[in-house]
Amino acid sequence: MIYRHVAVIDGEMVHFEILDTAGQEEDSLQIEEKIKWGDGFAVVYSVTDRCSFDEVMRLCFLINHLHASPKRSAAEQPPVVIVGNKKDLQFDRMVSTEDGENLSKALKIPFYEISTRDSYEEPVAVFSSLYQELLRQGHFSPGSFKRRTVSKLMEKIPKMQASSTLNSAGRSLSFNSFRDYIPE
Ligand SMILES: Nc1nc2c(ncn2[C@@H]2O[C@H](COP(=O)(O)OP(=O)(O)OP(=O)(O)O)[C@@H](O)[C@H]2O)c(=O)[nH]1
Repeated sequence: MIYRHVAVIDGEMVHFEILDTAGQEEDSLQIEEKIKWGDGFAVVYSVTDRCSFDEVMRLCFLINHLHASPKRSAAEQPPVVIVGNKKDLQFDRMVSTEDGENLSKALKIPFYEISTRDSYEEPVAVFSSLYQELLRQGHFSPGSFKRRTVSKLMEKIPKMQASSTLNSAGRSLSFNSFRDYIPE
């Protein structure tokens, strides 16, 4: 599923296309195609699910491997963040904050613990940090969009018909069809 989200970051309108992968249900070819498509990555596990945490390292290596190229230095690898979700479920926790922090240190990847149920700001901070890192690497300039046509991958992804709006703290997230928007 692809979500389109427009956010204002540092006074700039930023158009996100967020591809939500299905995690363990996907075969490796599918996930590799999707990883090649992305500019930045939030590798999300649930703090209540040890198996999802155990997948994080493999996915981070896969991202690095698929985006490695002679032209790209290590510092120019696509930005990745590790995100432990569902921190509100303290009694069901199977992955400690320390586990997340240790993995983050080992892989040198920023780490966030969030609750998408309890907080609007925490997920926003995750995507803002990915965007800031892309800006820092010089892939985008504020207010501009990378030129990209709809790839073959996109044709395989079911068109999202539904439109919905989530309101939180007076702000709104819009989820629209991806195909009505091709960034310039
Ligand atoms: N308590 C709590 N529940 C959450 C949170 N985030 C998601 N959920 C719930 O967890 C369930 C799974 O959420 P999804 O968004 O489908 O998770 P997913 O990782 O996309 O799932 P897969 O695509 O199956 O891998 C839903 O019932 C959500 O309501 C959270 O931060 N706290």
